[in-house]
Amino acid sequence: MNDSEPLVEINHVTKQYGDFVALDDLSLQLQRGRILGFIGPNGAGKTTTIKILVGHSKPTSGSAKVAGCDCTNEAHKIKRLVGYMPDTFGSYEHMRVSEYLDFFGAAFGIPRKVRRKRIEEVMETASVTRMKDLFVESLSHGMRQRVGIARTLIHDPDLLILDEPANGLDPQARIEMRLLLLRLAEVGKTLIVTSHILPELSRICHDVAVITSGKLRAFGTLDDVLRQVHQKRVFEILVTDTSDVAEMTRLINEQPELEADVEASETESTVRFQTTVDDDSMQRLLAQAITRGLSIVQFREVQVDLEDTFMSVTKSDAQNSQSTESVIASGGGAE
Ligand SMILES: Nc1ncnc2c1ncn2[C@@H]1O[C@H](COP(=O)(O)OP(=O)(O)OP(=O)(O)O)[C@@H](O)[C@H]1O
Repeated sequence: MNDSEPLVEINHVTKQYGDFVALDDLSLQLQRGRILGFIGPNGAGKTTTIKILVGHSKPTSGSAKVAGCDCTNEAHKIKRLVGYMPDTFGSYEHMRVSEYLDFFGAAFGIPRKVRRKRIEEVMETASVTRMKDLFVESLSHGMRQRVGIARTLIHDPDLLILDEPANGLDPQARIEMRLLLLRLAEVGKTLIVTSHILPELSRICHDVAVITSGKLRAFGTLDDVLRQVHQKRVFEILVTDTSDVAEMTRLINEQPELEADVEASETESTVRFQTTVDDDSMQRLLAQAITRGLSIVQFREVQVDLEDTFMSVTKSDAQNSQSTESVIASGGGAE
């Protein structure tokens, strides 16, 4: 396979459970060495997508490939190509770390001699060598997650799929996990990482896919996705006199060209609004506010982050499904 070809190709995948559409015409591609942040609310379809990629579930239509191998028809090859770390560790009582890794190495059919060397390597990569004689159940959650990554690496897969690897980790363990994932990408692994800790995810991922109700809502580099979702700019004004919050809100609403979506908070003395207009209009607005004697101490454009993006996508999805439901409830809708 040519290195410039995408490692992961999902083409128009739909997955139905009976009448329920869990994935709806999902397509995305991922290049080698990239880290994809795969995000969506509970029930969005992330696990369903992962199950298809690891060959545990067949798409109803469409196809998924890893390194050119079909995830459904070439499941035995997919097992070698993909390492999957679920969000729960499983129970492996009375196994030391080295025995635990040996168990999975054997399950992949790695010969004993090769296995010993391989275990040393993956323990080194995941920084768990000094824990090799400890029982898995005695480890802290952070250490166990790192052992989980070592296990995922044992058969040297090209693609790693990690479900919530940073979940429940303390700040220090989170930093270590982040550095480990970045290191893996540097050595050429491709990663798909799901996480609910979006600020953490945005620090490591090159690409982002946002999925809600089985549909891909945004996909691209982190910057692309932030731009796709936020075509509007967000501004925030801070005043010292709480009574100016209402006055500032009125002033913004008096400017029809702003078409602003305003949120005011008297407790925080802020007025936040979204608009598409340019800097000249903003300058005029600020000048008018000052002329009116409003007590402005800060007027700034807010840089949106992955969390804002996620909230914005899921909010619009919820609004769309509500309006569809009300059309259905009123007897309207498509024929
Ligand atoms: N075997 C199944 N039979 C019927 N419905 C299913 C089945 N598996 C998943 N679903 C439904 O498909 C939808 C997507 O589920 P999925 O587990 O992929 O979501 P998710 O994004 O992984 O959610 P979470 O973040 O909660 O793990 C959900 O509504 C779920 O109830």
